[in-house]
Amino acid sequence: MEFDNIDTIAAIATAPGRGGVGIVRVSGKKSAQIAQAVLGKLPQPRYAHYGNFYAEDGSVLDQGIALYFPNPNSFTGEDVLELQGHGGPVVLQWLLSRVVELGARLAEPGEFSKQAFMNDKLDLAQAEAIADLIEASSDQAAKSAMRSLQGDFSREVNTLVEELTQLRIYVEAAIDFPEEEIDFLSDGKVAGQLQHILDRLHIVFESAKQGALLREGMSVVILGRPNAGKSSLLNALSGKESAIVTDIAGTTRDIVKEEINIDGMPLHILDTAGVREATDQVEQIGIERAWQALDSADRVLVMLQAGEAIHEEDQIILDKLPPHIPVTLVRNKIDLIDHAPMVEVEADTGRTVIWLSAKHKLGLEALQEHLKTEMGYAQTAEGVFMARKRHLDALQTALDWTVNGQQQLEQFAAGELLAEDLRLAQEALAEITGRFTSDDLLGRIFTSFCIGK
Ligand SMILES: Nc1nc2c(c(=O)[nH]1)N(C=O)[C@@H](CNc1ccc(C(=O)N[C@@H](CCC(=O)O)C(=O)O)cc1)CN2
Ligand SMILES: Nc1nc2c(ncn2[C@@H]2O[C@H](COP(=O)(O)OP(=O)(O)OP(=O)(O)O)[C@@H](O)[C@H]2O)c(=O)[nH]1
Ligand SMILES: [K+]
Repeated sequence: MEFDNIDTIAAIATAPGRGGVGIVRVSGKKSAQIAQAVLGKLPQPRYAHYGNFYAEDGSVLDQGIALYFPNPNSFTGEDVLELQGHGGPVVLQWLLSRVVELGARLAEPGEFSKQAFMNDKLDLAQAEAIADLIEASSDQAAKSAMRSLQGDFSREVNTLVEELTQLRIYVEAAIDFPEEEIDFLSDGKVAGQLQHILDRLHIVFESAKQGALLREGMSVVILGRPNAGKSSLLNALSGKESAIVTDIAGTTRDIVKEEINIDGMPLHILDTAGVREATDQVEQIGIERAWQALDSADRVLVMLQAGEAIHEEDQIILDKLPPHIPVTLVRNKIDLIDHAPMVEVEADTGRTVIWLSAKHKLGLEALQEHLKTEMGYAQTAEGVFMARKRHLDALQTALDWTVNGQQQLEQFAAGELLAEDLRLAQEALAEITGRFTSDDLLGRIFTSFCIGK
């Protein structure tokens, strides 16, 4: 059944700026009458119609191609009109104002996709995959978003929901026949099926974790005392001269950010002001910010000089690191002591030490390889589907309830409690595809989309 939206929505669907062609998209009940007014006729459904786009006074706003998709066979499931005009901001604004004048209202971000979700054209994971496909910054990320958009992730989730449901029905049947319950539960079928579901959940979780990594990436902060070579490392990794490098201690005053990707995994690098007892107020604020940057980082790289003992200032930095943040030590300037690039693990602390030269770009691959490994990035983009933290949380909840259910079965042969755990696992999974969801969640998801999507 069509989800009834009384409004007709409109937006420029193409990117802001100038382009060969620009599209104004309209969705809703007034699409046909708007087409009539703008084109002077209703185009044959799903056929390209070339002609004038008319203003109210009969003057020509643009010449372009129009497409009309009557419901339910459209992207949103509603009547959709596309005006494909010349891709300039002024022309597109004219076309948008024209359809608004004819009764459409401006669409909110993500509203077309939300409408498609409401009309069951897409499930929630697929709608999110559209946004992720648009956001993708690497081949791997785009490919995995495409897989999710085509429904690979949703199919896995739906299969799991189906299997959980079947198992729950089986267990509930056992409960209804108390004299047979114990036999029912102990015949090995339930335990076997539970294990099968758990194995499958683990596989899906791992794949989703890789997908989420492709989306969110890893964030590292480079910390160290002045002149350690932090800015040089940022520049070497990004291949750009983003941060100023000088031999003057205290060059970097504020945080400099760069984003690169390592085999498809986005790496957000933050170069910070060298940490020392600063008397200069600007530098002090910069150092404060350096520490704050750690709050949202996945890892910190502490830069030390190769071939030198740990200075008092280095030790102060190491001591001040918050306990939750993983640390990698970087021994920079190996060229000065004729040392080869190397990776070692400190016997006493278990910390990895990477010996490199930022200036001469030696040992950078080893650092990248290390970061990838620490983040658990597998890089076999094969079969990975795009996922978000929200999906990982849901999968984790489903895993927890299923494990709980397994314990109920093994330790207490408690059929009723097992059935309840299976139901909760199923509900958690259903949040991924949006079969079970709140308006609040929908709002949060779709408003993060771009306008016109
Ligand atoms: N011009 C244009 N290009 C576009 C889009 C668009 O909206 N307009 N899209 C927007 O994101 C994407 C394509 N997505 C689309 C998805 C479904 C339908 C559609 O008409 N679906 C109907 C008919 C299906 C069929 O004939 O097989 C349906 O689902 O019933 C159209 C576009 C990318 N390219
Ligand atoms: N020989 C050698 N010099 C390096 C290397 N890396 C950086 N340097 C030099 O060390 C000096 C300081 O480098 P920066 O990258 O500005 O150091 P920083 O840690 O960002 O310094 P602040 O901004 O002051 O905190 C510059 O003269 C660099 O050229 C290296 O691998 N070998
Ligand atoms: K410097």
